[in-house]
Amino acid sequence: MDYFEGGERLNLMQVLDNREWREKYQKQLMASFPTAVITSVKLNLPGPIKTSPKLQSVFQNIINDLNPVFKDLQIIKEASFVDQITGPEIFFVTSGCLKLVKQIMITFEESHLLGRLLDLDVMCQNADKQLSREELGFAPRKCLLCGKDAKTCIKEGNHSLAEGYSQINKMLHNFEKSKMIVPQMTQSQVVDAALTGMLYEVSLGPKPGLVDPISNGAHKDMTVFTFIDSSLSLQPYLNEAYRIGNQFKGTDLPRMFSLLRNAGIRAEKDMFAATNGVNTHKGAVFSLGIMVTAVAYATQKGITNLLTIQKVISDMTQDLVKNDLGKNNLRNSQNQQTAGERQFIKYKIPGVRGEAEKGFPIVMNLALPFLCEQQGNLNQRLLNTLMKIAGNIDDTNLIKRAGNATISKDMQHWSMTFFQIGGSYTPEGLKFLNDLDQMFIKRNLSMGGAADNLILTIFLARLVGSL
Ligand SMILES: CC(C)(COP(=O)(O)OP(=O)(O)OC[C@H]1O[C@@H](n2cnc3c(N)ncnc32)[C@H](O)[C@@H]1O)[C@@H](O)C(=O)NCCC(=O)NCCS
Ligand SMILES: Nc1ncnc2c1ncn2[C@@H]1O[C@H](COP(=O)(O)OP(=O)(O)OP(=O)(O)O)[C@@H](O)[C@H]1O
Repeated sequence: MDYFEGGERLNLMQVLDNREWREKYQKQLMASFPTAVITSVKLNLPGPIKTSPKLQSVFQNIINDLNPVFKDLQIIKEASFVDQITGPEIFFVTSGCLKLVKQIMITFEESHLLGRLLDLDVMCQNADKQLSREELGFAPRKCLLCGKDAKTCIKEGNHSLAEGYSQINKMLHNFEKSKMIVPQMTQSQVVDAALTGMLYEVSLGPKPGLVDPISNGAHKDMTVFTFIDSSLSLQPYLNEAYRIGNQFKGTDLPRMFSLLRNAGIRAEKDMFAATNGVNTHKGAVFSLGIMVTAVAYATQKGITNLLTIQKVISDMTQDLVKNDLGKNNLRNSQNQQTAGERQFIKYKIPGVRGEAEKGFPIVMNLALPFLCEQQGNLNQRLLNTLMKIAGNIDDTNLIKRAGNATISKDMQHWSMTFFQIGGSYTPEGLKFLNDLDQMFIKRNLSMGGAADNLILTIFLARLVGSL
């Protein structure tokens, strides 16, 4: 998800006009409240885009975190919030001395996940000059990308705007994940959430190429009942995955993953036994098992958030692509290789292993926030989320069936078209999905990877209370 999406590019005149307006407004506040301290807060973003719908909501969340730091100061005037094309700004008028308030602000800036994206100015009528960070004993601001002195990096033009935007998007995703709280839950609550993911996914329709209650899609060997049998056969494994995470002590998380993997290999056998040898949830055994174990481990000590759970997942699966797919580790005979292994050799696509190593960013950064924003009934919300995922991943399942990685570009186009005609809310959008299903059946295509990502998204949405 790009937080700058929908933002308007500013020209120099607009920036200069805003600066003039701010100076004038700050002077008015100081003249009206000569003994007060004025604190102005705005986003400090590089480049021509200073606001967007998503940036405005992030700014509001930051201010919610900032408000408590004023609790020991007297609020002399209700904070004034302005929202302009040059970005959201807020002005606090409080008691206190300039130095104290400046120290409080810099401490907030240094400690908050997004402190570096804020421009916090503190001033008062009687002060003859602004106090600098260095005068207050704080180190100069560091560059967001390389940690060197920010002023030096800007002067030397060490980084491109694209690099800056990418780093800022990463920081904003991490901030929003830190706000997605996962309460401590019982084992059966977590396992039920996982089963809900599998059962909701297969019940959703119409899904292009995939199995749902109306159409078996491009799968001649499976029906919705096969998936129900498969899901129920995996309940013992999901309980074991929870126990592995809940009982694991220490920080050797690759060891915790290897315990899970052994359980997962056994679970695959249970799945194949329940489905007469048909692969229904091989991907989910891997991905959902990792998530259940990570949630159980992260919440051992109490409430946590999606950012800490994502870190556990990445720590569990570090070097997984190298260990599983590296040239010396691949299975020997060609015909023994799986789709994922063949595609890694041919296209260097890391598939689900690569996603796991990164902590499932498609689920955490894109699909879950997208699902939370969706309106309408559950089927509509989940269909839109499935198509959003499908347009943003390299699905090794789809690529295997298409026989060519260029299918990912086609899938991006189909996903964009779906949303352009109203997505799941319009008859045209639903007709588009049914037509796509027919075309997928004809071409034997299926987007199993998107479906697996949806299962994970539903699981997490249940845990954070969004579903
Ligand atoms: C890593 C796994 C999924 C094997 O992958 P493999 O190379 O066999 O298959 P492949 O990569 O083609 O896809 C596996 C599954 O991932 C899903 N998938 C494909 N692309 C993606 C993606 N971009 N994001 C998420 N899921 C995806 C597909 O639906 C598919 O079902 C796992 O089954 C495994 O590790 N198997 C070895 C035995 C084992 O350890 N099993 C227990 C795992 S806990
Ligand atoms: N509703 C669904 N319908 C079909 N596949 C799904 C569904 N939900 C998830 N999947 C994923 O897609 C995979 C099934 O796709 P596919 O049949 O292509 O896999 P495969 O068994 O590896 O391939 P093949 O059938 O050629 O052996 C499952 O392993 C699962 O991860």
